[in-house]
Amino acid sequence: MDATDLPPGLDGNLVEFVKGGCEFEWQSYTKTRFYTNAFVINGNKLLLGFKKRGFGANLYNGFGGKVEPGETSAQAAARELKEESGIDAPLEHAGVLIFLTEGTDWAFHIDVFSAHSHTGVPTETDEMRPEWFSLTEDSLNGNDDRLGISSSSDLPSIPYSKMWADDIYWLPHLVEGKKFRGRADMVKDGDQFIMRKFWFGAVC
Ligand SMILES: Nc1ncnc2c1[nH]c(=O)n2[C@H]1C[C@H](O)[C@@H](COP(=O)(O)OP(=O)(O)OP(=O)(O)O)O1
Repeated sequence: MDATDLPPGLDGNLVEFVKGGCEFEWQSYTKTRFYTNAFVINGNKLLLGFKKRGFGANLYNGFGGKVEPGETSAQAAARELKEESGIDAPLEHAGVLIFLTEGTDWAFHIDVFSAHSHTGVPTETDEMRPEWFSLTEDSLNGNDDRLGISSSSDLPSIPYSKMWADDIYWLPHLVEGKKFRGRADMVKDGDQFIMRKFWFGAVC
């Protein structure tokens, strides 16, 4: 895809898989803050954390936070995973998300990581409560959550309706091992954020 067709902040050889909000302009920004987000997969299950406080409270998410000065994003991802869930994992880079909220002039740059094994037992912290979710096809593609039906496995279905609105567009690709890039410009709707304009694609 021609770089001029990509949302500002994304580059490379990318193939679009979904976009929306074409009637809106991309929000401009002058600064970028770097974050991480890590997802641990174990066979047919996915570890998410219920965020108990702070930005994104009451949502399920991967484990992550700010990249501290002097750290690489991979180091920050490993540190945040350990701090928030008590486990270590051989994280690999899976994707990048650019994420903006209305009324700010800075963008979140989130390096997203995944791992297929871990050591240690996921343990609740002040910030996050780790829980395992089913990776059956209907759970992963959001059918279970959309239809409100229970998971066909012993584990609950992925709770997309209690996650950031963009996650459903890229999490299935992460689980399939595809590298992805995306951008979501969010606006506040009551007490939650919804996507006003978004673009997600795969790295060729
Ligand atoms: N839209 C979207 N989808 C998926 N994940 C996220 C978003 N927006 C986000 O902010 N995130 C992720 C990125 C990070 O993993 C967290 C936000 O980090 P947070 O825990 O709020 O960061 P800090 O409060 O700075 O955390 P510490 O560094 O203090 O742990 O959500």
